[in-house]
Amino acid sequence: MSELLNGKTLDFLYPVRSDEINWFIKYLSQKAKDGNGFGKISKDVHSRFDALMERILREHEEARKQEKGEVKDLLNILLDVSEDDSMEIKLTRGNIKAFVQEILIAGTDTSAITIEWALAELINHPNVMKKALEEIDQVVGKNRLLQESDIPNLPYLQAIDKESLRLHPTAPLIPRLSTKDCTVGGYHIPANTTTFINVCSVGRDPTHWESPLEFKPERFEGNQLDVRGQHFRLLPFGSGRRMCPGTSLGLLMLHTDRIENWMPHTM
Ligand code: HEM
Repeated sequence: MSELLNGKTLDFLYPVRSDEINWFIKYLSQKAKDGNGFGKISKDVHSRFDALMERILREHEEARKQEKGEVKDLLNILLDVSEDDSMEIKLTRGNIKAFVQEILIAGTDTSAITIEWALAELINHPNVMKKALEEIDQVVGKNRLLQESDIPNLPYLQAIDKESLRLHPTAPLIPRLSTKDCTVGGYHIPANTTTFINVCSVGRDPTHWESPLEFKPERFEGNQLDVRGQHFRLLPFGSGRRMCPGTSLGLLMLHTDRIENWMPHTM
């Protein structure tokens, strides 16, 4: 993950991104002209992703042969697992590609969109912005950037993130498949039924939240209300065994990739 997504690699790959986007736009408009359906388009995109992953995997395998003792990234760890014969479940090459794709899809837009929502709310609520900057100035000071180790001392910043996630969960509907007949809230749900938990509407439910449509981070002050799947009126990362495994990373990115690091100290 670090090798795929660090700043140096991103800069290095800019021409590739630019070519890919241009290719994709031309490709989509051509397919639309030809009257091709989504199935064909998604197959083509899949085979391009597969070729890219194959290239990255081969580069890793080559580097592993030369045993360069560098820090292990996600792919190296996955390759270790796939080559370990003592593992109960063997990871195939296809599994590795699917895993990387899932992490990329699940881990990037979710965090970016949450940050955008939080910033939009801050811009529209100057008092909240002011209070957040005061807290940061007090804890971090004006001579350095906010670091992850500051987060425990920034409860208001954490409250802002919780409030953004309450109002704007990036996965508003969470699916679950019933393995057997059951009853939930008085409704009979037969086995093998897909149901959706409407996280967005739970987070805005007036029976659980006072003035639910207002952006008020103060509602999280002085209580333990959390986003980690234990309080069922606030489930932006889901809950239970399929809860988001990237919750901690997601929260770290939300807290640090933020106003303090984007704005001059002029407010
Ligand atoms: C603000 C950031 C994020 C939000 C709001 C978010 C939200 C979610 C939600 C709601 C789910 C479904 C949970 C459920 O079904 O109970 C999920 C699943 C998942 N998330 Fe996140 N996520 C975020 C960041 C990340 C990051 C940074 C990663 C990894 C780098 C990640 C990886 C995943 C994966 C792999 C799944 C699928 C888990 C499974 O099906 O077992 N997420 N996420």
